[in-house]
Amino acid sequence: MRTSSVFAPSHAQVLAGWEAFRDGRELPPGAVRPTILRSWVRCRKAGLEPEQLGRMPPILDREALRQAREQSAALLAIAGPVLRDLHDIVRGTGFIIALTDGHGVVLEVLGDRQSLAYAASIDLVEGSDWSERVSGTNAMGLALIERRPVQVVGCEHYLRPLHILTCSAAPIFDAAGEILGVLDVTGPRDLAHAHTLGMVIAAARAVERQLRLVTVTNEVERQSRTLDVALNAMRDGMLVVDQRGHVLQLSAPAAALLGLDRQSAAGSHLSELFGPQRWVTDLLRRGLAFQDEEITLTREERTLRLLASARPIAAEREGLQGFVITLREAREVSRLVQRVRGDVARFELTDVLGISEAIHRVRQEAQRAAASDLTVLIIGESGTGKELLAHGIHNASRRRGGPFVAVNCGAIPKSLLESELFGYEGGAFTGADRQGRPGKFELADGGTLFLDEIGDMPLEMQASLLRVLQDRRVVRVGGSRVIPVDVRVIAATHRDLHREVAEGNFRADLLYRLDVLTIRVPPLRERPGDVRFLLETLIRRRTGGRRRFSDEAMEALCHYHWPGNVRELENVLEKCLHMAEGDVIRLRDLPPDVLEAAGGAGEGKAHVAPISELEREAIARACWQAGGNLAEAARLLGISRPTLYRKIRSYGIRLPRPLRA
Ligand SMILES: Nc1ncnc2c1ncn2[C@@H]1O[C@H](COP(=O)(O)OP(=O)(O)OP(=O)(O)O)[C@@H](O)[C@H]1O
Repeated sequence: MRTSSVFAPSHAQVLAGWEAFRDGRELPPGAVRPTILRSWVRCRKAGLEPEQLGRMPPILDREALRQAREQSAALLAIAGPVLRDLHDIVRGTGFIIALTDGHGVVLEVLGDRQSLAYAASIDLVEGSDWSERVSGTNAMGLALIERRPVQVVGCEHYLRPLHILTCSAAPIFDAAGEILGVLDVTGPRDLAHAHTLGMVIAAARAVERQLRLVTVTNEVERQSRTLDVALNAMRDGMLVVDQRGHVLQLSAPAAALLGLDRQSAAGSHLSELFGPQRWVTDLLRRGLAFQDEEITLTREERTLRLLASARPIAAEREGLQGFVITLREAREVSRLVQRVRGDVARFELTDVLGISEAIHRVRQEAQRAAASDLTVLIIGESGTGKELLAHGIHNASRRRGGPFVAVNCGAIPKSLLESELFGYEGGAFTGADRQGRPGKFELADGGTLFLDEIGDMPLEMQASLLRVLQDRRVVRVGGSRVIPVDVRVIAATHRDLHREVAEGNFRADLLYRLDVLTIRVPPLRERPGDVRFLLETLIRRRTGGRRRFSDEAMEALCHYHWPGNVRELENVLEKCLHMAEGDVIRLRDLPPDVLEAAGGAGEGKAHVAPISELEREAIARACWQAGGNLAEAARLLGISRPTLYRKIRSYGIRLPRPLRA
């Protein structure tokens, strides 16, 4: 390290030089070190007076000093012990230890009582400014300018009152090369010694080393905190274990998944956390990495199904260090699969349209069913809205956040239905996935399984289904593992299951299991008022109110018997929209079969409804059309408001919104 040479010129020589400089005379050759001379020139330029007797440097007030110390808090904290060590070394010699900030403001002074009093006499006190600009040539100020350790002895000081001193100072740099402060040892001139500077340099370097260590430690801690936050923000849990399987780190989600306390789990062995598992042995003995291995654990009487993956951690030089294990709940994965596949319930109970008393009752029963977790059986002809209702029940139930999985038991070949419902283990049959696959029951875990066309389920499958409904556990085809499932079943059929039982096509015990909460959705022909309402509502939604049915067309559609129910009604509406040229759909735009059947109705084949039913429907429709505004509904019906009120009460009609006068 480059330092200024010490004691080169003698005291007398320097004094002669100082006086010549003060008087503006030529300096005797070699009288003053060039560094010092350059400093004197700067001091003169700054307007400092060498003979200035009572030096009065600005001293920071208490608050300003507090702020300066606060800004250098890290430096002070680290330099503190070093300053005290230095003080121990110079104790009793009359020397003072000082630390300045990067601007030359003294932050701390250490010395015994006598030397502190002496320091105070030359204003070497906390808060005083020892920059060259203020205090003239001195070691602290010069070290800041020269950016290196400096010793200034006696008359080398620019201000005469400081000629009695010898100062040795070394700057303290941070990792980026910025000067954080200066460490200084000042004492009586007669005691000047080159070793003092060496000691100051060593102390300054010790502070720098410590500062760097703290910076690195802080950075490592910051990174580790960031990593921890990132790991904890992930849904998957993560475990880091050493080569022998002892837990080094456990993320918060992993602890939550496994029901463990993060602190106490650290250091435990994998086999303590997971019990005896083949993958643990394979991983630790043979280093076998794996992906999405299914693990079943029992925690406080709760069965957990997890998907685990493991990867080795290998460092270039040190070789295998351990393993990272990620964990995710199998149910979470199913949920993702459902979302991607679109197996979600899209409809609400409010999507079940209709103003008839019968459909009101259906909605009410569905609402009640949604409040419970019981198995529901929905019966009704094809196209009456059984699946729509199942969606609505799921979405109105506490399971709405879970999956809604639908299986059409009538549409899947007999041979595949079992594996479709219960899944299969790897290699269970030819063509099966090597890894095996979960069935619909597992996929619906935490949600609802909709078994459509349950009446078409083969008899031999019915026994297995009954078992699952009773035990709430499945065993995959070709496997022996018992997998618990938390599934609410909604079954639907267009068949009369009691008759199927009587004919030996359906197991009576299964029917009793299913027939807990039964909802019958009536066909459209039993609720003719809904036909008009559905047509009007659907065409309005479909065309934004631009198109409508002519009175005759509507009349004909209302007389049609709708064997295909609402599904057919939707199809007919589409056909009409396609056929009609203008905004009004006329009789001639109706599909021929509808027209024919409806025409026949005019010849006495139509469903004849009692007057009271027609009146009830007219009132209900008017109320819906008026959006619950009864004055408007009364106007549409051509009756007075009190009469309307009375009829609403007597027919028990439910209004779309709270009553508005
Ligand atoms: N009350 C209703 N309000 C509005 N749309 C309905 C209503 N009922 C049924 N739909 C519609 O009719 C179509 C058939 O409904 P869904 O599939 O639910 O009937 P389903 O009884 O399950 O039929 P299937 O027995 O043939 O499976 C769907 O597009 C559905 O949205």
